[in-house]
Amino acid sequence: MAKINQSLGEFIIENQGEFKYSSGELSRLINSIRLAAKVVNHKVNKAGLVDILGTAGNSNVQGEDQQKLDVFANEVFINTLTNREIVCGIASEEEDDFITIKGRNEKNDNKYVVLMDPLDGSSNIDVNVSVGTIFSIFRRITPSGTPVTIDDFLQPGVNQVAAGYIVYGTSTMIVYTTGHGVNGFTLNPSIGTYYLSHPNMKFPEDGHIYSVNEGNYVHFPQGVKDYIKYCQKEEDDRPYTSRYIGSLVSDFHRNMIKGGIYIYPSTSKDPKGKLRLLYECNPMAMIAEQAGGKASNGFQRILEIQPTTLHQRVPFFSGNTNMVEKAEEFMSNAK
Ligand SMILES: O=P(O)(O)OC[C@H]1O[C@](O)(COP(=O)(O)O)[C@@H](O)[C@@H]1O
Ligand SMILES: [Mg+2]
Ligand SMILES: [Mg+2]
Repeated sequence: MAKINQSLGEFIIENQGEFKYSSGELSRLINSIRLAAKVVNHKVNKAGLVDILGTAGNSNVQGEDQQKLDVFANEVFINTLTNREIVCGIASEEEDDFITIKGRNEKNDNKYVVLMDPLDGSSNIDVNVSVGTIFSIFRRITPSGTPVTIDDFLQPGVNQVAAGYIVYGTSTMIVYTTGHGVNGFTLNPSIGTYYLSHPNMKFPEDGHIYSVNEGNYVHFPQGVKDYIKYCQKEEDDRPYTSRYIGSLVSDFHRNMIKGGIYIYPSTSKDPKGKLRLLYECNPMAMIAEQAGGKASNGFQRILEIQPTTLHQRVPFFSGNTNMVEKAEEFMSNAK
C-alpha cells in the first residue's frame, strides 16, 4: 500500500492490483487515461469559474446538445491517447465515427482500441452534481499494420481487456479492472497521485437501493413497473430506498459501495433504452461482473450481446446479482 516518504513528504504510490496482470503497453495505456482524467478533473472542479458551463452550440451524433465539458473532455482524452502511441483507434460518444491512429511510424501497429464516454452525466454539469468518464479497451482483431476497421470496435463485451470509469465527485476516483478484480484509486489533487483507496472492490452481499428514473414510469415495460412495485412493497427487507443521481457512473458507483440495482430500461421515448452498449454498458458490465454483480438487458448478459453499430443503445440492468435476477424474473413473467 502507500508509503510516506518523509524526505519528500509525498505518498509513494505502489501501483498494486491492476499492474500485476497487465502488459507494459496496457499499463501505459491505463496510465494515459489516469493522466487525462487529472486534466478533466482540474476543469470540472473549476466549472463555475471558467467558461466551461452550458452548451457548446452543436449536437452530437446522438442528437444531444453537446455541453462544453463534453467537448473539452473528448479532446483531452483523444489528444492524450493519440500522443501516447499505444492505441490504433478510438471511438467516442462525441464522435460520429471511429478515429484511426496511425502511430508515430505510420505503421498502424499499435495493439489496442479504446471506446469512451468522455463525460457521462452531462445533465448534471451545470447543477454541480457529480459526473464521470467511462472507458472500454479491446485488443484489435484486424491484422496489425493495416488501418483499423469497424470490426475492431464491434466486438462483444466479453473480449474487453480492461474497462473502467472515473467519477468526478466529492473526491475524484478511477475504478477499473483488467479482468482480475476491480481496484479503486482516489486522486490526491495536491500532488497529482492516485492512492489505492479501494482494493478488490466487491458489491456488498445484498442491496436495498433501486436506482431508476421513476419520472418515466408510465413509459416503462410492464416487467419494470412490476419490479418497482415489488421494491416499494412493505414485506421482508423491503421497501427499498430509491436513489437516482442522473449520472450512470455516480449511480453505479454508489451501488458498488452500498449495494443496489441501477436500471435504465427501454421506454416508449427510447425503445432500445438510452444507454450506449459500446462505451457505457459494456465497460460497466465488465466491472459489475468482476465485482461479483451482474449486468443484463433484462433478458441477456450485456457482455454477450454482439454489437451491430457504434452508438447502439440497449436497456441496462446492473448491480447486486440477486437484485438483477429478481428484476429479470419480473421481466420474463411480464412477457
Ligand atoms: O436524464 P435521464 O433520462 O434519466 O438519463 C440519465 C442518464 O443519461 C446519462 O446522462 C447519459 O450519459 P451522457 O450524459 O454521457 O449522455 C447517464 O449518465 C444517466 O444515467
Ligand atoms: Mg454517458
Ligand atoms: Mg457522455
